Amino acid sequence: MTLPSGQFPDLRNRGVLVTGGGSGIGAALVEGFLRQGARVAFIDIAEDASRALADKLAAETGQRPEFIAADLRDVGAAKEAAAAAIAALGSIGVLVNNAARDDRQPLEAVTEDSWDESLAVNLSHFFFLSQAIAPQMRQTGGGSIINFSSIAFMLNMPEMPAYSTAKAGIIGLTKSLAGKLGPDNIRVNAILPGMIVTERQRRLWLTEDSIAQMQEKQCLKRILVAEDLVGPCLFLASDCSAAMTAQTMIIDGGVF
Ligand SMILES: NC(=O)c1ccc[n+]([C@@H]2O[C@H](COP(=O)([O-])OP(=O)(O)OC[C@H]3O[C@@H](n4cnc5c(N)ncnc54)[C@H](O)[C@@H]3O)[C@@H](O)[C@H]2O)c1
Repeated sequence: MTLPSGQFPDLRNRGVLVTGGGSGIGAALVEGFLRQGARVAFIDIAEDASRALADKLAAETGQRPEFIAADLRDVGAAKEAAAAAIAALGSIGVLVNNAARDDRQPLEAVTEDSWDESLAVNLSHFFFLSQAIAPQMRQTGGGSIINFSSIAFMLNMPEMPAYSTAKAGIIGLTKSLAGKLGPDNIRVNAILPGMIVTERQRRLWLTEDSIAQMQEKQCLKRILVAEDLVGPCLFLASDCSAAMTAQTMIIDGGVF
């Protein structure tokens, strides 16, 4: 699967910050925005993979995305990374809150610490990065915040209580932020991916059987990949969706 061929001219030179841009869906988003001519920064904890991605994209596109190393579970580090991104890009018009970690954990194994850690990696930084960047968006006339949720919280998945809670919480957060920031022309929407077959998903969780079972539920009978999220994200970032806020967009091949 290749990136979408469509062009969104208003994204040219737009400052775009993607969290978790070092691999998976985030890496496809970094490339997708770069190929629109946007100025892109991304935050990730995985330094080697992220530097390799920045080198590869610089060689391929002639534009180097700005990599900012940070552990987003640390709210102080997340705020510093947001300030570094604003400094690097001049201004941010698009924030994509994407970083997450979909660990499985049986009910009996969840502890107070593991619960808090899961919400820290899957939910809290969505709020604190939005809070850190909204004032600059307000000053520069508006912006678009795109929050990655998941269809997982609607699938009764037994081994993901904290992750599912976080992903459901992102919908509430999206609606609340949209209400607060709408008067400043800052739009906030959520994307709910279905089963996106990345290298990590294959390595950790997916089997040929589980992929086939999900395809059975999908209307579209093909594997969904990271690049499938790029077009919807460009649309939500662009002025093409100028009247759209507080919405959730499901990209799952038609499971729901
Ligand atoms: N892949 C799927 O099937 C799927 C399905 C539904 C929703 N989603 C959502 O889409 C988004 C991207 O998913 P993905 O499959 O590409 O995930 P991924 O695990 O492949 O990538 C996540 C990225 O976030 C980074 N990251 C993790 N913890 C971090 C931390 N503490 N600080 C900074 N960076 C950190 C990782 O290094 C990685 O580069 C996530 O929000 C995920 O919940 C994915």
